[in-house]
Amino acid sequence: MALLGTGPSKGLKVKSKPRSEAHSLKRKRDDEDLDGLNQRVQGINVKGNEYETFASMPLSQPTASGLEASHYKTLTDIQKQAVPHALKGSDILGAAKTGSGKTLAFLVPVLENLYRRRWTELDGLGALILSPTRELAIQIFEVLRKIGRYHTFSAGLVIGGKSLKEERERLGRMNILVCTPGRMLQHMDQTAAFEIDNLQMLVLDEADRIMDMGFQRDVDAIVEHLPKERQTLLFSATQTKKVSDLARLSLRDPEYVAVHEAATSATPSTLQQNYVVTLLPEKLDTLWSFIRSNLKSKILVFVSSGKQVRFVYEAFRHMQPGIPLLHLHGRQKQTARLEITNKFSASKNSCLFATDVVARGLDFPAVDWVIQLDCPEDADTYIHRVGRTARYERAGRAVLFLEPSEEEGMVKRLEQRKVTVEKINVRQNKQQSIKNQLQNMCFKNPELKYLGQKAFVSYVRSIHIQKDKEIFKLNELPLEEFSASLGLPGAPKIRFLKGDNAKSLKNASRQAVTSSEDEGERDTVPGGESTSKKSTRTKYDRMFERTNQDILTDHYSRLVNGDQAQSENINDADESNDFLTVKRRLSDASSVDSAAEERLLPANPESDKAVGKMAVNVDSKRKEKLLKSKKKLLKLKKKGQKLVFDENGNPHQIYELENEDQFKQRGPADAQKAKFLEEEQARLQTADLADKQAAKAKRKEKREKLKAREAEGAADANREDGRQAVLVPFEGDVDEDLDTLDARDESDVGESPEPVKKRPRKWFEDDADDVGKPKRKQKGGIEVQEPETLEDLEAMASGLLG
Ligand SMILES: Nc1ncnc2c1ncn2[C@@H]1O[C@H](COP(=O)(O)OP(=O)(O)OP(=O)(O)O)[C@@H](O)[C@H]1O
Repeated sequence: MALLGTGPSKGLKVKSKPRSEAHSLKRKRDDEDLDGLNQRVQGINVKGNEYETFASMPLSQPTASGLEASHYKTLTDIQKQAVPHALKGSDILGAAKTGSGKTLAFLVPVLENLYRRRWTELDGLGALILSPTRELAIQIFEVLRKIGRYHTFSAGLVIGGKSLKEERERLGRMNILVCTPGRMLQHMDQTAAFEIDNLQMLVLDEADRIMDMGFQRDVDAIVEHLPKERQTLLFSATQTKKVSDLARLSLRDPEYVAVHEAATSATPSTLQQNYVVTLLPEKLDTLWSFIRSNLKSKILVFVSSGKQVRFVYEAFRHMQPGIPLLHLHGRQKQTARLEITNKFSASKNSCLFATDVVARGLDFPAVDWVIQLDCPEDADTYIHRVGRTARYERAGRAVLFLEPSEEEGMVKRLEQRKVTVEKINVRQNKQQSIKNQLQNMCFKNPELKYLGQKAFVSYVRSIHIQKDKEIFKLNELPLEEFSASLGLPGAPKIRFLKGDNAKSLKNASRQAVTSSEDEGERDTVPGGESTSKKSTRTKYDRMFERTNQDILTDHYSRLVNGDQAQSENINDADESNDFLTVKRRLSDASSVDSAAEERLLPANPESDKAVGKMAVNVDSKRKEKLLKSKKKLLKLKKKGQKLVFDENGNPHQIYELENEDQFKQRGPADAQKAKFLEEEQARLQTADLADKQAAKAKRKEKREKLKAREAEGAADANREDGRQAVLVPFEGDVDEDLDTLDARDESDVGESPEPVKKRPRKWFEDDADDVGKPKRKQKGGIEVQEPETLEDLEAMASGLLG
């Protein structure tokens, strides 16, 4: 078989025309064989269930040899029932448990039906096999390669990851294509030479998934391109007979082949299934403890989003559990995904953290455990996930982690789908808490903390968007504790939450500014393709994608170093307190303490700049908003304290120097207080008066200087050929000393020769004020420097804080 795609292309084997008599004799023999084969196929009794082995089936020599060479001898139940129907050309709705051999149930008929039609490369595309994920497409292609090795068909894999042009060049010559819907549609729309009018067979593996919402548009468009007269085969472990789906695919009286319909369980009998009830904040403890006690196993852990995959993987990797860790999600590059699936397949003991991108169809050999850290969205997803173990007569175990609020609903849903799971308990003496470790790690490693924040938000979001509210009750989840269990200093803000949950998180630390747009989506999307198209990737997403490949960009380094530098500074001061302080930054205004102020106002101008930059990058919006309010800033300032200095120049609180007896002798406390206030008031008034007089004198001096300059200027102007130099007195000029302005009283204003003063320009005025205004203004001939960047703004605000 000639191949295109990931496998090495062997080139086309073109059947040459018989030139000699020997050739024509061979051709005649082949024809007779084919006639005989056709007759045997027509004679198949589809109800008889008569074929136990492939050798006994009416199959062509190349297929039979391919199966034998791949060590497939006896048929599985689904193969026994589906293959005969398919060989006879019926449309099929095939349903059988996971790991029961559905792939061969459609690949054998594909090869056979094209063979019996004498299909050659000149006939174009004969069969199209659609898979929901790239990994599954690759796997199907591999099986096709193995059992089709003696055929002369050309087969291709079209899953993206290669240039369209490269694929396009070969596409026109393919007889069998395995593909993901998105990529296929792209070719159908854009590749002119792609001939599909001749298509004989359409296969949908994981048909229910391909027919669901995520792929609806692509699949409908693909089917539009296909000839109506064709054979269609649909397979899945959770097959549906939805009439609307059948109509969409124009199925003709399909045979419903459901071999395990009468079985008491929808999952393999060799699979042992349990669930543990674990509080959300204890999930990671339980998972960690589980992994630590199963270091010699091959474990697959499902979580609900790529962001959680990344966090759990990175966190556990740092903690070195003693078993190789791997991670897989839809946002990884194709090469990385392939490498990871290969690694996991080949490994004897390892732990793979993954999203539902590997939930369906993948045939990892000898997986011992499937752990569902996050509850699956429905019973079908559960069935596919656990189906990654206990495949083809092997034993396997599956454990579902359920939050108490999920238990009743999920167990009920599973029972309805004929899945029985037994509750087990975690051995408390083996349960380890990793909360402190995670907190330490997040504290020291801002990148991990960031991943944790993203993981938190994406988890909450995944629960929020679940349809089945009998299972997923966001209101009942202890989110604050959950965020702490991830090592986070506070629950990140969740913008999409309204009502109770929002309230419960209202007082949480506001350090992570996250929006619903940039949170992780579930990766159960078409081949991981559509997700990336639809979601908005923020600069942080891109940044962390890069860091995942161990490349720290300058920008990111600055960010991280800045953060670390701060952490270290504060760490020197007081470890326990600063853990919270460092996470809160200015954004949590009410709790900014002196340490935080210190951090915002580093003595070193270099670090000042770096910190300014970092702060601007991280939560500049919130800070900016805060800076706009002078009142709020003033609140941050500590109240003044009256201190008395002793002979050695050391400051003391007043009460420290007072002897209690002496104090009492002077009279009752209230009277003393009143007297003190009176005295202070009088002192202030005197000081105030002196200030006013000084200010008045200053202004007078200024006016006189100004007048003198004006007189001088007029003289100059007269001298310079009548050219006038007009100096307009300033309006609310920022050069004006704020204290002086405040000190001016009404009479002063009346006396002043200056025009009525406008409100002085505030540094924290709304940006909108500046829209359309030039950055530098010429006022009264004096050039006014305004803050140009947020850093300027911050530096000025820092001054105010100081
Ligand atoms: N006739 C057979 N003899 C021996 N092994 C077989 C046979 N058919 C399939 N297998 C093996 O059984 C395993 C599961 O097969 P397959 O991947 O086709 O299952 P499936 O029903 O498609 O599962 P899923 O529903 O998870 O996609 C594979 O490792 C495959 O090689």
